[in-house]
Amino acid sequence: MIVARGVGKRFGDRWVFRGVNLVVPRGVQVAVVGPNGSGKTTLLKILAGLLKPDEGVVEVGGGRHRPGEVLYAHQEPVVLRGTVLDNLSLCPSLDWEIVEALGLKPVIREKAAKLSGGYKKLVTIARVAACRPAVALLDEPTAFLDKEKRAAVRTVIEELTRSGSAVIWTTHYPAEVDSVATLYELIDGALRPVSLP
Ligand SMILES: Nc1ncnc2c1ncn2[C@@H]1O[C@H](COP(=O)(O)OP(=O)(O)OP(=O)(O)O)[C@@H](O)[C@H]1O
Repeated sequence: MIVARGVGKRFGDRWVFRGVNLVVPRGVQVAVVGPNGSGKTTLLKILAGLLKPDEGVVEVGGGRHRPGEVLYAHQEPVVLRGTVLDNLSLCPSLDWEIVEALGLKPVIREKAAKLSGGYKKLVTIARVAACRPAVALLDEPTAFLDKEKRAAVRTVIEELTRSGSAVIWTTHYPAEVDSVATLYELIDGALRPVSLP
């Protein structure tokens, strides 16, 4: 479970958002939409513990972050040195079903730096999803990907949620979000729930 209470962030004297409240128990999926620059990445980084909020608090499992409990996948494809397998070796126990579902098995021995942008993005997601963390934060996980890979990523998000992770992900496309997710919009400095059509 991850909880944000009254979270706000400003850069200089400009608040990006204020008063963000969010409760995401394990086994629940939240999707956040919002225009460019509305603060989606900033919010995920605060939830991940990578940025400090200027007001409010984030709690994980009722306390502070424990290492590996909350994992964050960057919006930009980011790979580490070595092979795809090397990139995944930080997981205490690697879930091969997730690696396979993301289509990474055929390239597992290849140098990650030499992959296409889309495959690098899949590695970025796999580094989080294949570890099956208590809380998975995925920043625009369907960006950079073709239709088939976007569907694979959504299947993985559903599988992670079903198996008990709390999953929060961002997208620019509400149509991508299916009915099992709770949808929020981050806009004009506030996070608001949105009803799915
Ligand atoms: N390190 C920083 N210093 C100053 N301003 C920043 C910093 N990081 C983000 N911002 C500003 O905060 C606002 C929110 O940025 P953020 O990247 O969180 O938005 P976003 O909703 O993820 O955007 P996009 O959909 O384009 O990815 C923007 O106005 C951005 O310029």
